[in-house]
Amino acid sequence: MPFRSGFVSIIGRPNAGKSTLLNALLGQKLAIVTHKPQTTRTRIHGVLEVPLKKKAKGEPGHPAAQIVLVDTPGIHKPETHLDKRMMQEVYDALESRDCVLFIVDVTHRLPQPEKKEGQGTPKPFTANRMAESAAEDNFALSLIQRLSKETKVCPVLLLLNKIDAISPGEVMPLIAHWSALYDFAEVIPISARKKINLDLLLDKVVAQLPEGQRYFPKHQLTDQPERFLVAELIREKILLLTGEEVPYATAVVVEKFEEPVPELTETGKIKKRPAGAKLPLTKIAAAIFCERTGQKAILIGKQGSMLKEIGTAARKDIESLLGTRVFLELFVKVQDDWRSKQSFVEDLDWRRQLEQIAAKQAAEE
Ligand SMILES: Nc1nc2c(ncn2[C@@H]2O[C@H](COP(=O)(O)OP(=O)(O)OP(=O)(O)O)[C@@H](O)[C@H]2O)c(=O)[nH]1
Repeated sequence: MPFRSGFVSIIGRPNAGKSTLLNALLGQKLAIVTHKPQTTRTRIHGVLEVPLKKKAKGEPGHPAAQIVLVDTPGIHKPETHLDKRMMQEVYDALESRDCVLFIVDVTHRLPQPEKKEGQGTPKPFTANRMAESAAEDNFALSLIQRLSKETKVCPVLLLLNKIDAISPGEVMPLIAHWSALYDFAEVIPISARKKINLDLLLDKVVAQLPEGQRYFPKHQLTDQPERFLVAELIREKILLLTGEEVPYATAVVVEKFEEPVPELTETGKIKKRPAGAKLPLTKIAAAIFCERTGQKAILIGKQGSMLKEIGTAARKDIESLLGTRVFLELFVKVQDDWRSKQSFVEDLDWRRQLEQIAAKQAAEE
């Protein structure tokens, strides 16, 4: 069977579970996930190899494929310049797709919110919250409708996510509700967190892809260099450990990323590390930008306790990402109202930073 390949965008309102789905499909943490909306700020490509599936009883099978998954920031109405930049990421992702996965959070359409482990009976969503969720879903759907009118060829798969948090009887009415709104190529109930129906989802995605060669080498998991994944891991810890407006007013830039230089043998091969020897060390320094001195004080904490907590948690994740020991230095800097400053926001884009690093290296050489 001929090989297939294509770009598949994952879109949906903030907190619908896009990053969780990307990580679950890739089997590795590529995108950061928190319970806070608007966690994802830039587009991330995750590269997934799907092996050939042979025909079997009741199984149509499919050829081997490479799916380039494009995670996007949650679709919401833009207010600040950062918001606009995030929405541009969504439009860009939509333009370069072979198929779109539109993900909705089923728990938001029911009177009961998701029950969190270790918590008592959850409070019902307020009418306001339900209306807000519905408005965001509708806004996302209107983008898709517009796009499909413009190009006429875009298969959209609707993913009803978080079915682990509702009862099976509640799924059918949701399928009926959504199917009446748009002619989706497929409607698939899934749980990204519990990995329910993800195999079925991959079968359906491969069925939509055109024949073609790989876009990325076979073992490349992402197009995003490690230093930017590191910045995201630090930002994730800030999102998890700080409250109120601090997470949203924070940006992380890795300013130093010194990878260990491998020791070479006389013949120029990389020396094997003796058993029990310490792992090599990566040295990283990162700046955490916030908008006000008050936020800086929160990020640093009493006698540096918050910054230490952020650093310790991030270092653990970074060590497992890089497979080395990590020496991590964090600095907090105030940049007044950076979210509204176009040039600052644009400089945060990792592709732009990559260009600047390459230009600096070229000048030094
Ligand atoms: N119960 C349940 N929770 C889920 C599922 N998928 C995601 N979540 C939770 O939903 C929250 C949001 O998940 P994310 O993956 O960060 O959502 P997102 O759509 O990427 O969010 P943004 O980055 O804000 O656009 C997290 O707390 C997840 O753990 C699921 O299948 N079931």
